[in-house]
Amino acid sequence: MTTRIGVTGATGRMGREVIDAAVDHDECEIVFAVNRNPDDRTVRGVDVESAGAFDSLLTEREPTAVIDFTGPESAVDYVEACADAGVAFVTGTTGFNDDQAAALEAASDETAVLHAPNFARGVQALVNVVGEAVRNLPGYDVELVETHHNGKRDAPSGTANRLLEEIEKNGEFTERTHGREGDAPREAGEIGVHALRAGNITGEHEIVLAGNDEEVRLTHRAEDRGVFAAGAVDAAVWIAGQKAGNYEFADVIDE
Ligand SMILES: NC(=O)C1=CN([C@@H]2O[C@H](COP(=O)(O)OP(=O)(O)OC[C@H]3O[C@@H](n4cnc5c(N)ncnc54)[C@H](OP(=O)(O)O)[C@@H]3O)[C@@H](O)[C@H]2O)C=CC1
Ligand SMILES: O=C(O)C1=N[C@H](C(=O)O)C[C@H](O)C1
Repeated sequence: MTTRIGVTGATGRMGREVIDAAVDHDECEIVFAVNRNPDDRTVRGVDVESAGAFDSLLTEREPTAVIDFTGPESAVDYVEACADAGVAFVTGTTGFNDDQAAALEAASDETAVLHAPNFARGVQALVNVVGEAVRNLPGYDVELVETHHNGKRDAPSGTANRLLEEIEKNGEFTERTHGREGDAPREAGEIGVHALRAGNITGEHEIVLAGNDEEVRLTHRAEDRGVFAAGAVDAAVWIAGQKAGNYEFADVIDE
């Protein structure tokens, strides 16, 4: 059964990778690709159309799933259109505020929605183990450092926020301290969060747990955006058969 895929953000860093991964996937067919300001008319032989045509493309081309890597504002517009059309929605977009996250949740009442801040399988493994590390090292200082390319809009990364949720669920922490400056001794129970932006670094996340004259460092490093695109396309193939609801990447890779 071929999964019919619509792509948004088609000429963006991730949009191009998604098209690449979908074109090379033997169970996928790209039925449309859109961008707000398509600077290129084609990506890997796929015509890039205007995002203004998105709603009509949902009915004309009948995708089974849309894959979105754009920005929070656009992702909400796209998911609401997909909910109206009953088309599944897979998004890797990060930086949602509470209202935008609520809009994603509301759309999942009408269609299948899968949001993952990181589609690398290695990051899912890191999410699965970081809580165990925190539980095993009570009282250790915890710091998180994420490093990305100099074009990234949001900070800290969506992945960092997801890892912090797991850390906070599994230890006694009081607050997140984003960077430090001036007279800033470490307070008990704080988690230091640091966002580095440099060059064209694809994405790195490191959690440091330190205490008792020792340290444990858990690190994930993505070498290529294709890692994320492959996970997103796998999620689109998986979600095509799902009923309306809110899903996560763990649902895809745990099967
Ligand atoms: N979940 C994951 O595994 C990953 C998630 N991401 C996330 O994906 C998103 C996109 O990243 P990336 O591809 O590097 O970004 P880019 O800026 O390279 O691409 C975003 C694309 O989406 C379009 N777009 C449409 N609406 C918006 C909007 N409201 N804000 C920004 N762009 C918009 C842009 O087109 P135009 O310029 O024509 O407007 C652009 O082509 C980010 O949120 C990032 O954090 C990135 C990598 C992996
Ligand atoms: O903007 C990026 O590039 C990435 N963003 C995601 C995030 O915010 O966690 C995932 C990945 O780290 C790359």
